[in-house]
Amino acid sequence: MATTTTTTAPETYRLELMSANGTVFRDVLRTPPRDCDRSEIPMIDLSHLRGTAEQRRALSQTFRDAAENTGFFYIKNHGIPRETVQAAFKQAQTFFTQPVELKSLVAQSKSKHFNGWAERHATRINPREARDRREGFTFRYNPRYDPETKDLDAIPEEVKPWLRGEEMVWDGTSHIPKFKEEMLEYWRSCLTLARDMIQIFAMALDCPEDYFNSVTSYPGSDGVFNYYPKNETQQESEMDPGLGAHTDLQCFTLLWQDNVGGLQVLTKEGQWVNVPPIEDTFVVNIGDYLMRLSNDRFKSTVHRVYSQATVDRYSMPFFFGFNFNEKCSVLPTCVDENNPPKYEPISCGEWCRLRISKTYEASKEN
Ligand SMILES: O=C(O)CCC(=O)C(=O)O
Ligand SMILES: [Fe+2]
Repeated sequence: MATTTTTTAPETYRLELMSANGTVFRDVLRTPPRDCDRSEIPMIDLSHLRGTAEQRRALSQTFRDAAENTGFFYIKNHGIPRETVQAAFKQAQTFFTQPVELKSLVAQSKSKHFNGWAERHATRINPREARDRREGFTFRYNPRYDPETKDLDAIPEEVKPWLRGEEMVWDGTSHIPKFKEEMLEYWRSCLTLARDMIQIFAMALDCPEDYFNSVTSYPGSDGVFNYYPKNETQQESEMDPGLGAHTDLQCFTLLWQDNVGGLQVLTKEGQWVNVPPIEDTFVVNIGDYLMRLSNDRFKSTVHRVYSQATVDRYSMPFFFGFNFNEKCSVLPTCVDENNPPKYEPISCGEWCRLRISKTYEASKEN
């Protein structure tokens, strides 16, 4: 009797990703992305962010649960005025819809530290995937604009070599009315919120709430504006990631997204889930550096942008980290005799440098 053999497609595929330690892998289910549920990506209400000690302690418990689970959560009542967000969003639209000649005034190729405009397909956040379809505009921490006013003559010598802000981003956009003012207003609001939130994260990690204050005085604070031009054809969207699969580098990210959608997160089970926009919220996610400091207790989770939309999409992530010069070890609260530190001390600046150079090397191989 003849036998028939049926071969079934494997249920998972291996996703290759870049980390500061080189390539890492995740097994990913082939099932199509589904919508996330509230147990995976909870909504955390920040009304009590600056409340009583008891309210803040309760809030830190919700941060901990979310950070240990998917590493992604929404925040509402975050205190950043809607007008501040909308003004920055409008400025981003104005910037990106300029002709190439004007955007080129702040081309990233003119920057020492990846500030300014990255054109479509200039980046490849995941060197094993296609180039990113998005355009970006970035400006990094400059103590001159810190809402915690800094004496520029008193910046510690060890901090100076790690400062990444460059005036070229403002010089080359000075023709856009109120651009600098409104973009910096948004950035300052994000920085203030992030500094308040890192205190809640400190409590969530069983540390005193001011534990990270001294290492966030000149912090990694990247204001990034992403523009995903609409898909011209269906095929293009299938081939072409808006932004390839990756993890974020620093401590955590505050992500504002417009109402188009396209952000997807990889769950523990290896399932892509859609993280839809919710008005007046930000999405928060843990980055690799905080995951490392927590001895992997907090999860830096893989995400990407795939948008089938036939309209333009914008997002505004703010990446928050420690002072780039501070060498930090795994937190004492995250180790014990059964769970020794998995990692050597490293600074946030060195950590980011490693990841960027690994990504660069890998994209040369492809
Ligand atoms: O555009 C988005 O929704 C996500 C952006 C992002 O993940 C990033 O810029 O690292
Ligand atoms: Fe990201």
